Amino acid sequence: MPKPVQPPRVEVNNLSYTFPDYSTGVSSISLDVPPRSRTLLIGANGAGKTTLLRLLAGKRLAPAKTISICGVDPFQDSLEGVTYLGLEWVLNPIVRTDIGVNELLKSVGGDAYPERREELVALLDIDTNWRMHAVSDGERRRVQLAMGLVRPWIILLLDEITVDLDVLSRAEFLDWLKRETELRECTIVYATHILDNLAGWPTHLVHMHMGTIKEWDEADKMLATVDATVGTTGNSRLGELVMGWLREDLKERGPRSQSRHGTEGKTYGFGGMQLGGYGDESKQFKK
Ligand SMILES: Nc1ncnc2c1ncn2[C@@H]1O[C@H](COP(=O)(O)OP(=O)(O)OP(=O)(O)O)[C@@H](O)[C@H]1O
Repeated sequence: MPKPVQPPRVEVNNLSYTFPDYSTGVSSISLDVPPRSRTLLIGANGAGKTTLLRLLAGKRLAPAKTISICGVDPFQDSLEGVTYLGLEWVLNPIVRTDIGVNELLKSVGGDAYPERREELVALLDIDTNWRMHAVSDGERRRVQLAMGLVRPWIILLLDEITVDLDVLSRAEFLDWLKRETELRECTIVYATHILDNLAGWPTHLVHMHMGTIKEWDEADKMLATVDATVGTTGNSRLGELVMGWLREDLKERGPRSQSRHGTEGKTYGFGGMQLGGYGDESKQFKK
């Protein structure tokens, strides 16, 4: 099991990122995600969640000294134990070929962690006889999750990839993630729009809006601000809090067609801040 140099803390200090076309990905982000926490990144489409996760994963070049993961800059020094599961992972074509589950799990190092592999296969209700060209989307997603999680990560950066799971599988998967942080030194940052079965799951909530962090705190403190009328809508307290945030954000931003930010060398919607680009996009990808 990889040993972190320092506890699994994610620190972000005044991080801004502009795409080569000058549109703003994130702006002036500061965060301190404590070890063994489970943080939910919440925000409307385009709020900057994926951009932030990719920066944290070292997949895009962040300005020096703006990100520290377990005390290390994730772009400069690759750190074993940081797992990022996002769209690229989902779109990897290998999982659509005529290949078996055991072969796939072996290819990602599953044989080194037989107990974990068996645990994930059981948890995700995977039939190891499946051939990947002949499974459903949800079945494929289960195998991808097992592949991504079988090596014991220290930091898990999860960009919503549970959409194809049925409700029960997703609930069990979330419980397993929670147990992981309770049993060992690891930390999760999870961007999602799906709040089902998440009540009681997050330790921290981050509310993102137009590339910035609007609010960020312990989940219990934030949920305590939700008024007592909750229950009449059928939403959970978390659902109600998030709906309130998104309504406010929409009011502030206005229609997307009128709030386009960061084109033609200008950055709109972030207090007029102008952020520098880093040139050719291809140079910003590490992997
Ligand atoms: N490759 C890119 N080039 C230019 N702009 C981009 C690129 N990727 C994202 N953006 C812009 O950056 C902003 C943040 O996008 P991001 O994908 O981080 O949002 P998100 O919160 O993950 O959204 P969603 O919930 O829809 O996945 C958006 O305004 C988006 O248009």
